[in-house]
Amino acid sequence: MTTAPAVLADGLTKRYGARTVVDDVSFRIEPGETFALLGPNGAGKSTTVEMLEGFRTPTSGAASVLGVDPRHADRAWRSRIGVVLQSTGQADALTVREILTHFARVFPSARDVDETIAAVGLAEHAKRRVGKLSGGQQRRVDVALGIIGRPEVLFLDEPTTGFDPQARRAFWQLIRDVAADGTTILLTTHYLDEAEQLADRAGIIAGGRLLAIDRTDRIGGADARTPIVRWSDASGHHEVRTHEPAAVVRQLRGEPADLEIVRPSLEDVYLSLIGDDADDQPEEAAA
Ligand SMILES: Nc1ncnc2c1ncn2[C@@H]1O[C@H](COP(=O)(O)OP(=O)(O)OP(=O)(O)O)[C@@H](O)[C@H]1O
Repeated sequence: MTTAPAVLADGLTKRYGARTVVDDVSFRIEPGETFALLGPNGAGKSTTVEMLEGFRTPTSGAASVLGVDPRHADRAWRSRIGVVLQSTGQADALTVREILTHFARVFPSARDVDETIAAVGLAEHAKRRVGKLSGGQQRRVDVALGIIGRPEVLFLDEPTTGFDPQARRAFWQLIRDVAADGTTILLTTHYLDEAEQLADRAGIIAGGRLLAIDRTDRIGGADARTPIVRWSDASGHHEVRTHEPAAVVRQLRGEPADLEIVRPSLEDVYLSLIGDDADDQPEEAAA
């Protein structure tokens, strides 16, 4: 027996005029899973996520989150969902604690406000006005607002943009803790290491189409992560893909220049999958 998915995208399509920006995208996210949606700028990630959040209406296809069509979502459903949008305008005049206290009242089983402030690393700034915080600190307020209601499904759209490396690592730990509580998470990110650290599975989207979907350590197919041995000698540069890199190295004569063994990362696999889509956006170029 299969359980009902926490999030279901079934042939989701969004057109603006003649342009299809999300094209027949289907995936399911199981309860408790962390899923990353990856893709270049303009790929259709935010549009997909916003259709699942109920903020945009699909041209065709269906969405379901916690068994509910987000277009018909009510307040009870909203209280079970956490959203960190790509950009948010907060009430700049309120302090960090005030804004979180305000939102905590809306949710039936909200987290403790001060614990949440500490979890996003803003304890020292709890009494500061949000408008006086740095961009990265304001982003942490967005994340705090996303988790304050103890959501069952958390949507994170590029949550760590503007974070310094230390803040990003602290955020990863926070998200691991949120995931360990059983929260289902849909994350979009341009940081492939972030996806690798946090996500169980990922989908790669480009030009509105889902190109690949799998576990983050398997995406791109069985051979995508096969180690590569590279070296140079008098006859030129060599590259061999092999599951036995040590055996290849042992057969080399002398001490070849530039010898390296590389296990392709998620970023390498991503770049080879999206190929020319990364900088090829004909519709925009034509506009
Ligand atoms: N309201 C709109 N009207 C027309 N086109 C739109 C509208 N909203 C988004 N688009 C277009 O849809 C495409 C997908 O945008 P989307 O924001 O979903 O991409 P993304 O993958 O989230 O990109 P990024 O990584 O830059 O945030 C873009 O080409 C964008 O210009």
